[in-house]
Amino acid sequence: MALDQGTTSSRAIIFNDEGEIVKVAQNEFTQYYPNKGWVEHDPMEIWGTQSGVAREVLETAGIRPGEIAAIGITNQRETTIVWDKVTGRPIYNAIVWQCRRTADICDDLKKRGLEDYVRDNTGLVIDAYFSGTKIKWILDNVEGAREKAENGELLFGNVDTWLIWNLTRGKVHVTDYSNASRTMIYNIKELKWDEKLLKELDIPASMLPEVKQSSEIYGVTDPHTFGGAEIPIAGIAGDQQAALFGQACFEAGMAKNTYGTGCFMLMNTGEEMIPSKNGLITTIAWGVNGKVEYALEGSIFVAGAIVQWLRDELKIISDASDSEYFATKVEDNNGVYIVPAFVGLGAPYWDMYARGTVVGLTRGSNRNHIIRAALESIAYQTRDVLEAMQEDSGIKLQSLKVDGGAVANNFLMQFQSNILSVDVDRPEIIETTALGAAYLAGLAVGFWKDKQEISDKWRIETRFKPIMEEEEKEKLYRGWKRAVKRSLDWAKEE
Ligand SMILES: Nc1ncnc2c1ncn2[C@@H]1O[C@H](COP(=O)(O)OP(=O)(O)O)[C@@H](O)[C@H]1O
Ligand SMILES: O=P(O)(O)OC[C@H](O)CO
Repeated sequence: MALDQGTTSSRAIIFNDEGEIVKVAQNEFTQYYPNKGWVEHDPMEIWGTQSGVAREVLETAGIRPGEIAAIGITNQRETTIVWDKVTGRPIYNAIVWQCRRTADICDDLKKRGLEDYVRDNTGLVIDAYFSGTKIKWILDNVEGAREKAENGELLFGNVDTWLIWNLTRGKVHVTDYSNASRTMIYNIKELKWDEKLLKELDIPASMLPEVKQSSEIYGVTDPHTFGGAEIPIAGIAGDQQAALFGQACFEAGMAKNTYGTGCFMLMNTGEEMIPSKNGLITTIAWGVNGKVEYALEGSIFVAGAIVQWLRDELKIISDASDSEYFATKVEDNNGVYIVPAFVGLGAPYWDMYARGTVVGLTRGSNRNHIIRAALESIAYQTRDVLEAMQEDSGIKLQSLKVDGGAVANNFLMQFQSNILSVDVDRPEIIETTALGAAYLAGLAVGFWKDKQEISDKWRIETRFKPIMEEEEKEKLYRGWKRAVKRSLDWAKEE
């Protein structure tokens, strides 16, 4: 059973030994936007929805908890939770990866000349995206928090750690290499929490979880959680790394792109840590069988979320899947571009102060052009990161494996292939994140033998081939680049 705790929903999926989906249960939860550019979740709601769907999926599948071979955890990354060690209660809401409230702490770190140090030791750029500055914000802003933290009374965790703490009723405080590598306080070369950065951010080491491999038994579920069963918790990976695993990208040079709330392209670089010169980040893919492997990553903050925005805020579609219908009712974007920099821009721009823009509107622009421009923005952002990735790795991709909720959109996938000029391969199972977590857990308990067995199970469903004229494609992409320029730095002047 995979527990996939995403940015907008909690999902539990049961897989069989063929790696096929037996049953899914899913529940969306509340997003809080308490201030401009701020995003929070309620950690208790995260736990409530996640444990709820886990119980629901067992019930609807008619499977007893004791029949589950192992649980694999995968999660929205970077999102930061701090809780009281004794009561188990969070002292503040979860500060979500998208939240920009710590931009000024980041500016201060940059002023202190830490950019090179952070890049060389954590693989990251200094940005409000990562957990380190979020922990500092909680300790600085919640009354009494710093004192408690210094007395060893508080614990920090990303969502994986929080779920395991609750699944084991406070017995286990762990994370894995892939999640640790997203905190900006973990040294990915030396594989330990980075003392210098902990000092710079004033974070007591006593709060931090133990960092383990991505595939091993961390503990068992508390008997109260699943009707007396003690199920081994045997896999952890951040959702993007889990998707890389689920897509069987086991060899250096293999890459995938996941289209969920955001969009994240990862390329496996094996045991080699490749530093980026083109605005990507270096991250840990996983630690399996005593070996840590790395990846290059292009992190795009808003992808499927723009479709949710069309639905929930503009209310010009009523379901995410309607976007395909309306986008194909027009021939082209009619010159309209949307840059969905709602929470700044991630790779390769890294501008915490960029904000969303719609440009190129004329009297003839209509709803369909806006919807089309929204979908196209996902594909242009992907081209930005693919180009950076090819430069950094020296590898020219012939095809791109895709997954995540938004790849159900055929228009988006065809347009993606056109704009990249590469084949886009959609597998039979697009829930690759959950599948990767299940594989990691299953490997640890011997449910599957090895990575080869997993690779053999990967099946393509559709290959989208590029069909757009070169000139047309480049013209569209040039328009995108011009639109991006209009969005940069917008919030700085405030
Ligand atoms: N047919 C579709 N076309 C475009 N976007 C879609 C479609 N179906 C789902 N999405 C988008 O995909 C996202 C959900 O994908 P999912 O992989 O579940 O994301 P997450 O794990 O980030 O919560 C949502 O942002 C939704 O708007
Ligand atoms: O919720 P998702 O699937 O968009 O993933 C969020 C990422 O892990 C953020 O880094």
